Amino acid sequence: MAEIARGGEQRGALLAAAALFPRPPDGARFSYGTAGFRAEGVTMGPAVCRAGVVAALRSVKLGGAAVGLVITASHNPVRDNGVKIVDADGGMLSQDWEPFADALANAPTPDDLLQIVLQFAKDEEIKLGGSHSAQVLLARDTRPTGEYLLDAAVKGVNAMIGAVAVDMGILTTPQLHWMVRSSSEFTSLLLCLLELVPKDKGADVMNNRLIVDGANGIGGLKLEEIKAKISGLDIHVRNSGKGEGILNESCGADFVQKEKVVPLGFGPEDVGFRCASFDGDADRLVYFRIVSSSDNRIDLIDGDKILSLFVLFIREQLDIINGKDNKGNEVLPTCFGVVQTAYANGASTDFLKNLGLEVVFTPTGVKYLHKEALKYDIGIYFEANGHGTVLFSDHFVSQLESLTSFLQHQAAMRLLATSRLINQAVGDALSGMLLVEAVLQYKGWSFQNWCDLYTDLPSRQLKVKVQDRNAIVTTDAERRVCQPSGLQELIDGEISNYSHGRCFVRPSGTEDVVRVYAEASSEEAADSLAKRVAQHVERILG
Ligand SMILES: CC(=O)N[C@H]1[C@@H](OP(=O)(O)O)O[C@H](CO)[C@@H](O)[C@@H]1O
Ligand SMILES: [Mg+2]
Repeated sequence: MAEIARGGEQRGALLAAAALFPRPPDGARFSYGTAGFRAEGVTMGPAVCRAGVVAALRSVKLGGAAVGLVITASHNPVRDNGVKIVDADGGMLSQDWEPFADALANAPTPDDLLQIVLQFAKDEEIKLGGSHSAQVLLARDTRPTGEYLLDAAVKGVNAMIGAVAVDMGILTTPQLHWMVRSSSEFTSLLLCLLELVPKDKGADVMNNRLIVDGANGIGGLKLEEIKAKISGLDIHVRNSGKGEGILNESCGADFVQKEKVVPLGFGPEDVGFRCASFDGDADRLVYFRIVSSSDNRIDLIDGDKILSLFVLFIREQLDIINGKDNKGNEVLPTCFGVVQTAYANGASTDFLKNLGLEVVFTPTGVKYLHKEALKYDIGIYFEANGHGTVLFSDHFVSQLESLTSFLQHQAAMRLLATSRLINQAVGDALSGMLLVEAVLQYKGWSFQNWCDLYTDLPSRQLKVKVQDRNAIVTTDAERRVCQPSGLQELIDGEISNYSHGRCFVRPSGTEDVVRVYAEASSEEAADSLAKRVAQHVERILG
């Protein structure tokens, strides 16, 4: 029934769009040439609207991969305008679709248009009215008729139920081609990773729903645009940046990681689901789960646990490549390094060291972490607050490409897809999240499995206002104070009173404060250790 109803809805939408931009009875015949359709700009509405339908249908046919539509008449006079479709690979529309584009642009009545679409969909085995997704990226040049024609194109795209039109603004034509190409690369890489999920795994993943806190910033907006293309995941965006709340206020990765409470925009219906949180500019990522509707506490998965998940996945692939049980020489000796800062939870560092990994510490700030991670074949770094990424050396990538035996090849492909999906320029919440989701599916893991990797030691951070924070000089990746003299001895004295106690102080690089971090075996003990050390700092530096 639902299918038939949707079929009816689809027909209605196509008829309505064609009626909005009817063909003038004596209009010229359009022919889709190398440059698409071109004519005097003010007469182009119907052809552009119908090109929107073609582009959306093309995206449906390609499983939801983004297709482009650019409104331009290139070097022709300013009164002319035109429309050209960019195929999902970033090139020109596949030639075998040109006759369909022609027929649609020249369909005399809405009913003719509907019949042409239905027939073509049947011939191409495209199921209409089903639950498909499609995305069309739109751009125009500086011509005065551009805005009117953009509107016509959007109406055409929207006439395909499930299709999303994304206005990329005024662009050069090659810019749009490039964007379409990179966008499809992004999704095809994710698909490639998901296809490499072993068939006996992944089936028992508790649920496909992922709820994302966009911090009322740009990350939520961008995720809304691409989420339809991420098949296999049911993504819901909260604090999406469409005006429902204030940027980073009581929401976002910083709030979630520091306060460890439910962000604004989430409610009882979200209890138990896997949630992710971005910061305002979407370069930080943390995950969380709401414990119960009567409690605003959350189970947090911070940058350290995201790093640990990635480490396990990468290690597993390296073990497959190197045939762990076989005592012979390693096929691909790999220098795999993990980089953390003093803020990494001690339980994460123990977990990583117990895996036999090399864990290196740098001062706070991604510029230090990134530089260190570059020294390895695979270098991974994360700050607890969710900044981080994975780096692959060029030499290692070229070695991966040469692995051929079936099992090795699959594992090498997973690592190659990872190297291309993750943003190696800088930590990136969007691509990091996609990698997390692919790895969870690969491992067949629920949020709980991930939580259970290790238990975070309770920690407390305090800020102390002092006259000159730079009077504190640190060493050993900020884990020890060398000036003012005597302060480190006082800190050591305090730590010795706590089981699993760890504490350090450092001047913030971004605020006029000294930060105190303490860890211990209980919340109360961590609070008390932090407080006692903060008092020493206050007294000495006041
Ligand atoms: C404890 C903490 O979260 N420190 C943050 C903060 O640096 P501070 O130097 O601690 O102010 O801002 C940095 C830039 O965003 C970030 O990289 C770092 O992790
Ligand atoms: Mg940020």
